[in-house]
Amino acid sequence: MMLLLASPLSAVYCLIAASLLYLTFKILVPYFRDPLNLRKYPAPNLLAALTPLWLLRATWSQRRSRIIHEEIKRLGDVIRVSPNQLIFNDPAAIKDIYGVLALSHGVAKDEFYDRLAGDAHDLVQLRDRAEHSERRKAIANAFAAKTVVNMEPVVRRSLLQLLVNIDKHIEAASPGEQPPINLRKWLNFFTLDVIGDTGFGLPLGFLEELADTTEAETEGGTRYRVTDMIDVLHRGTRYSVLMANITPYRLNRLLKNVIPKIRLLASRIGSTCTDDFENVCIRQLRKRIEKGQADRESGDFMDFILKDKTRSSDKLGAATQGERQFSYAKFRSLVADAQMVMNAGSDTTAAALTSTIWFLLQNPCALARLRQELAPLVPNRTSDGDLPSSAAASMFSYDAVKDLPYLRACIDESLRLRPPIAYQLPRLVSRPVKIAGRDILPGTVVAVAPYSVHRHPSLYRDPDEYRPERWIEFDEGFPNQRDDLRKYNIVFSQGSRACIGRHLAIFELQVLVATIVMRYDMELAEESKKELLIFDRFNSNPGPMYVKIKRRIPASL
Ligand code: HEM
Repeated sequence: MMLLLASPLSAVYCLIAASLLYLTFKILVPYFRDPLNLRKYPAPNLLAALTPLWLLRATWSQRRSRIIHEEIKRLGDVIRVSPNQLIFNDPAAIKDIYGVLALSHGVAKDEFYDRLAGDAHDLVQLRDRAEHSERRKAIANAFAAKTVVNMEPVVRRSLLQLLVNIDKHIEAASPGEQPPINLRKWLNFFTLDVIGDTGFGLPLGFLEELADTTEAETEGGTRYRVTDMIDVLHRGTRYSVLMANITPYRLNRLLKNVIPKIRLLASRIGSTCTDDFENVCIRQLRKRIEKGQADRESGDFMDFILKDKTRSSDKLGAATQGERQFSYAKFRSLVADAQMVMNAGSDTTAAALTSTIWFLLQNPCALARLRQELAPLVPNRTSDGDLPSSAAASMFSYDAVKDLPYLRACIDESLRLRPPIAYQLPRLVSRPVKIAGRDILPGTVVAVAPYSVHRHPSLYRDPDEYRPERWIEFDEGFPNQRDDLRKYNIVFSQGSRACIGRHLAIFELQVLVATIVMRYDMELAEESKKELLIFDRFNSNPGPMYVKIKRRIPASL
C-alpha cells in the first residue's frame, strides 16, 4: 500500500477510486434504494434525479420558471427536479402545499429559507410556526388595508415626481425625435421611493435624481455610496438564491465562507452585492432609529417593526449570552427585516407595474376598454371637459379607482401571466401526507410552479393569452373560470404565509396604472415590442421596457 501511494499516478488512481466510491454511496445507492419513493416521477434527465445540479443550472440561468414550464409540458403535472424535490402543476396541490391547513398536516417552509437567510431571519424566512405567527401578528397592523390607505399622500408624492419626470422628458425632445424611456427603471425608482418613505419615513429620492445612488454603512460604521442599487439588489438576489439551492448543509456553509474570500469570484457572481444591499439597509435602519418617532400619523413599517416586542431578550438569547449579544442579535434581526421591507416592498411591485403596462400596450382593445372605464372618473377636468394639464391634478385618488372591475382585471391578468414571484416556493413534508391525491413521504420537498399553474389548460380558455375579460365575464366553455382564477391563484401565495404587503402593492398598481394610461399615449419601442424579458431570481424581474411617450391630446377624449 505504501509503495502504491509513493507514486503520484497511484495517488491519482486512489483519488478517483475514492471519488467513485463516494459517488456510489452518496448518489447511486439512495437513488436505487429510493427511500422517498420518488423514482416513479419523471425527471427532466438523470442529472436532475441524481443530483441538485440540474436545478442549480436552471436557477443560475435566470430562466428557471420557463425551463420548468417546458418540462411540465413535456413530462406531466408532477415532476422530480432534484433527488428529494417534486414540482407540482396540479391545481389541487395548491391547497395541500400552501393552504391554511398545510401547516397542521406537516407541510412547512423548507430549509431553503434558512440557507437564504443571513445570521438572522426576516419574516419571510422564519420557519418555526409559533415564532412566525407571533412576529406576523406583531406587525400585521402596519400592512393592513386601513393603514395602507393612510399612506396615500406618500404614494401620490412619488407618483407626482414620476409624472413630472415624464413631462420634462416629453418637453425636452424635439418633435418626432423623442428617445425612448426605459420605463421599467423609472417604475423601479418609483416603488423604491415609495418603500423608502412608507417603510422608513425616509424617501430615497431616486426619481428626483433619476439615479439609484444611495448611502450605505457597514456594521462597523464606515459609510460609502452604492451606485446602481437596483442592479446591486438583482445581482445579490441571484447569488443568494443560487446559494440557497446548494445542499448539503456543510457544503453550503463551506461555500458561503469561502466565496467572499476569493474577491474576484465574489464580485463576479454577486456575493459582494449582497453586502452592499445589506449596508444600504443598515444605513436606512440607523437613520430611522436616530429619527425616533415616525413623523406622520400613519407611521411607517419600521415603526411597527422597531416596537415589536417579540424580539425580546429571552428569544434572542440575552439570558444565556448577556446584554451585548442580545443587542447584537436584535440589531441583526432588525437589519433582516429592513432588507425584507426594502426588497419585498419594491421589486415585486415594480415588476407588476411594468408587466401591466406592457400587456396593455400590446393589447390595444384592453387598453381602450380600460380608458372607457376610467374616462368618467378623470379628476379635475377643465370646463371644456378636457384632461387637466397639470401633473398634480391628473392623479386619480385611490377612492376613485379601488373598486373598478376592469382596472383590477387588467392588473390581475398580468399578475397571472407574469407572477412577480414565479419561484416555486419550497415546502418540506415532515409527516406522511397526501398532496393532490398522491402519497408523499417525510423528507420530500414540494412546491407548485406559479408560472405554469396560472396557465393550466384545464382551467382557462387560451391560457397564454392576455384577456382581462376572463376575470369578470362568464365563459360558457369554462363555466368555473372566474372562480378558478381566484381559487388557484398563487401570485401572493396562500394561507398563513401569504403576502402581508399585497394591499400596498395593489394600491400602488391601481392608482399608478389609472393615472398613466389616461395622461399619456405610449408606444413600445422596437426592442421591447416582441418580448419583455423575465429574469428569475427569487423575484422574477422584467428586463428593460423602452417606450415612446407623449401627452394625450385632450380634444380626443
Ligand atoms: C405585486 C407585488 C407583490 C407580490 C407578487 C408578492 C408576492 C409574495 C409572495 C408570493 C409571498 C410568499 C413568499 C414565500 O412563501 O416565500 C410574499 C410574502 C411576503 N411579502 Fe409580498 N408580494 C408583493 C408585494 C409586497 C409588498 C409591497 C410588501 C411589503 C411592503 C411585501 C411583503 C411581504 C412579506 C413581509 C412576506 C412574508 C409574509 C409571511 O411569511 O408571513 N410584499 N409576497
